[in-house]
Amino acid sequence: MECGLQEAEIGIIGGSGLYSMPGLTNVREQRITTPFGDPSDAFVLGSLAGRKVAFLSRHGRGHLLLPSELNFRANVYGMKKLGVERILSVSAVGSLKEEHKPTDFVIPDQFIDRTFHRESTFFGNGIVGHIAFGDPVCAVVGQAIATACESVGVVGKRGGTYVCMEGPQFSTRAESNLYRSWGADVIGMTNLQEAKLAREAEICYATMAMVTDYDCWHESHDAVTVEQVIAVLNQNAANASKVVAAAVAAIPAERNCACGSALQYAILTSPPAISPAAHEKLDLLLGKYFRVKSEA
Ligand SMILES: CSC[C@H]1O[C@H](OP(=O)(O)O)[C@H](O)[C@@H]1O
Ligand SMILES: Nc1ncnc2[nH]cnc12
Repeated sequence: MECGLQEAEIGIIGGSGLYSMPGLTNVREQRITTPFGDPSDAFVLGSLAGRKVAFLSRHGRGHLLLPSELNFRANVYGMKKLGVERILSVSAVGSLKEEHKPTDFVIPDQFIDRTFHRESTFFGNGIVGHIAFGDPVCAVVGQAIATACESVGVVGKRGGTYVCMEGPQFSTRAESNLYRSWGADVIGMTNLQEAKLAREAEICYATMAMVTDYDCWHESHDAVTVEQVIAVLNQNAANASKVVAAAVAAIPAERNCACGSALQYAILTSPPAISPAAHEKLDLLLGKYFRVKSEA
């Protein structure tokens, strides 16, 4: 049986512009192996606001990985293996509404999937599971981020729909306007798979999304460029790390939300039908619900 290492309770996934975590103390690095391959980078373990955290650079330090190249399964499995129960994701997003201005923070609570090239589940190969995903974001972690924005004195908007696109190219104007017509709030390339896999791993997940641009729909703003995104990220970097630290502090120690039991009724495959190999691969996730008798 796989055992969580109890090295960290809160995971931070740093996106574009956040490749390390300022304020982390007692820092050490740990490389994690997973049955799904290698995570984006070594996990950086340490203390932040009195809590044990694990920081992972989503695209790797130096920004080496495209959104489509990210091994989301290894990243989330790595967090689970370290004992993480809550993931706080930090991301850059484009705004799809006038009211979401560059440097605002949005805490999305819904997603629309526009990806087509990604591994999005731990299941398959002999184990079938379907988690509920009507509320894809943990309300408790979302509230902690909102509280943190307030305490730091930055705009933090609770709720909204995040369109997750494949990339790496930014959207066409027709696509951007289509997403606007759907009422979506922000657009990025990374958060949906993380949210799905975190839920399958029974880890709470919420994102602090920093608006960096108006994508390409806004008539009085230039279409998004990487230069523009990085300029806003740099300009707002100090606020971003203050909000992360305050959000970590605001996450309640006790976990009472439903994220921690997401798999309770999700598995369809009859336990005796699961092969020892398939079971071993997912034991870290499923071991608390059932053991498979070893072949005598
Ligand atoms: C640098 S612009 C596009 C890039 O930024 C976002 O990354 P992340 O979510 O990791 O902050 C977006 O999803 C794209 O990957
Ligand atoms: N406009 C945009 N589209 C997709 N991902 C983004 N990340 C930051 N801005 C973005």
